[in-house]
Amino acid sequence: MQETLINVVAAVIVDDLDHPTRLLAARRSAPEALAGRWEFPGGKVEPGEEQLDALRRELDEELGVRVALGAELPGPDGGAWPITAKHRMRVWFARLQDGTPEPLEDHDELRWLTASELDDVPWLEGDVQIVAALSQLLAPK
Ligand SMILES: Nc1nc2c([nH]c(=O)n2[C@H]2C[C@H](O)[C@@H](COP(=O)(O)OP(=O)(O)OP(=O)(O)O)O2)c(=O)[nH]1
Repeated sequence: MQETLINVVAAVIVDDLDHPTRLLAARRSAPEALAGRWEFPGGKVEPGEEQLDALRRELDEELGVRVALGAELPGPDGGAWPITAKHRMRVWFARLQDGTPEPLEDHDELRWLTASELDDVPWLEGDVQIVAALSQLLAPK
């Protein structure tokens, strides 16, 4: 049931919001079941927290960056993407505003990927549909 789903927010950090050619992917280091798989930086919305506040908090904690947020990448479930049986995720484009991204928490590697490189990393299963949508949106480089 939808109301029992956990809300996750994530960012597609791109080089340019108007003309994106590459995005920042992050490799999970924990928990063990997800380690080694790639995802979009972000995390769970805490009780009482606004979604975009949660996103800014997660990006600061995980990567040490502040961002300018762009448009949402709307998913098929009322704007959200059904990523697991328990989680739904909303996704926004973002560009770096302050700080250099580093894998500070939950990740052990970051990589900028162009459209033709998106399939080079093993994404979390729920992200494959999002990556497919993004492959149409990133300009070829
Ligand atoms: N952040 C993020 N989580 C994703 C993506 N795709 C996907 O299936 N997930 C799943 C993995 C987790 O089961 C869940 C998000 O949990 P999380 O571990 O990132 O959240 P969090 O940082 O708030 O973690 P915690 O406080 O529970 O330790 O959503 C994605 O692209 N980004």
